[in-house]
Amino acid sequence: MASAIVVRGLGKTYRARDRGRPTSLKGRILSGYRAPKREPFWALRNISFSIPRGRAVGVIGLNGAGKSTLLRLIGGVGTPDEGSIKVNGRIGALLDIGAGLTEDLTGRENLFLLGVISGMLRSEIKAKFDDIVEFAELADFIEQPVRTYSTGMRMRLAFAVAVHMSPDVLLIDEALAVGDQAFQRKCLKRVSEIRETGCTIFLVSHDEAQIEALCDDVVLLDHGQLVAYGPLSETMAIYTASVDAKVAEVEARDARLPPKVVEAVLEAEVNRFGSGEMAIELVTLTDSEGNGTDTLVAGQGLNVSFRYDPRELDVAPIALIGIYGPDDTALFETHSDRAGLTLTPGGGPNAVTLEIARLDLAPGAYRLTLGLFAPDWHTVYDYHAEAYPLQIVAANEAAAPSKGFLNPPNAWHRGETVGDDLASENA
Ligand SMILES: Nc1ncnc2c1ncn2[C@@H]1O[C@H](COP(=O)(O)OP(=O)(O)OP(=O)(O)O)[C@@H](O)[C@H]1O
Repeated sequence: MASAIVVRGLGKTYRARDRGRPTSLKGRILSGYRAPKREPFWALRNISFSIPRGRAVGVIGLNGAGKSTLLRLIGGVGTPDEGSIKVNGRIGALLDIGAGLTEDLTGRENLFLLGVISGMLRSEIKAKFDDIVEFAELADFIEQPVRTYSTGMRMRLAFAVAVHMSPDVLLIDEALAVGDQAFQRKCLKRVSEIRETGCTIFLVSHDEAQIEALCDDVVLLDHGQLVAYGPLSETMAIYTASVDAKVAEVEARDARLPPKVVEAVLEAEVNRFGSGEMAIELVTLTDSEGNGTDTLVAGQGLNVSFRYDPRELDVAPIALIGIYGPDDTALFETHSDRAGLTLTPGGGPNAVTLEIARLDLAPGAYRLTLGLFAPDWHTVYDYHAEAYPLQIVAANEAAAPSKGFLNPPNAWHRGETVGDDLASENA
């Protein structure tokens, strides 16, 4: 069967919004900020499929998956950065509904304009004029300028023109979700009728019921990639599973305890030292599941985060984090310089996190030390010595140490020694 739409290796890049933009004027001046740095990203990549003539194909995917971009490119709006698109036949497109209307022209003038832009002859538009106006339910307003129209009226006009031009390929982007219920039903009916004439339909909708009612096949996109293209039920099942997984992920995230803010009693020259040119503030702890806590089960992971106030300085400080046991025993200490991490200077975001994948400490009470230093280590900006409490409890009493600070996973076994096996193998 001849193909109505053939897409090969399609790719489209956009420039993302600038994320590293300093927020204050001072920050912008100090950072030598000129124009926004906008990194290109692929909104669509490696998309290939071909749609046989007369099929109704739904395009689904989570927000930002690239559905509208795909439809626009097929409709000739914008140019691909990679690959090719071939459409056989006349395209009727309902993309940015109402966007093609000219405010100061009347409904009648806009109707002719839309028709001509869509590839209809003036004579064809004239012949269909009354039907289009009647379908759009705009008979009483067709001589009024479009600027006086409501969103619903604009949508009805654009929709009516698109469905009366006898398209070979009809592209619809969320258009069936606009307007009142009665008009939506009318549109759906009309799309079904058009489908019966052998027109190929390509429909973007978040409404699964609509896709199920109208489509034979489904294209599933995710983050600009083609995940699946095939019969409705199979592809919808993949989509539903991915939506369920996403919902479960969000629910799990929502169910987590918020980061635990740990307080310290700080006293200058007793447990707090430094020049004060930058200050450590808001210290939070979470376990490896992302739950806020200051009590960990031995072997769990720990994330230590803190914000720092850069005050007047615009330099990237070094962060230090240590875990201390009784009698000032340093059990673990590390710093961002050692890891090659450059922190954000003034202007933010001024926060840092140390992720410790697992903490095999013996049950007991420990204290955290946090420090902020100049990039050359010559100045201590702020240092909170053994100021923040951390509790470790046993995962398994039998495996907790009888003495010492370490609590690696361990188990006792009765019987032969490991060496016995080797001895018998070597005999
Ligand atoms: N003109 C643009 N400039 C920059 N980025 C854009 C532009 N248009 C779309 N994007 C981005 O491209 C990606 C794909 O967008 P697109 O609108 O095609 O997705 P979608 O699947 O239709 O999303 P939704 O379901 O939310 O309408 C998104 O990350 C979006 O923010």
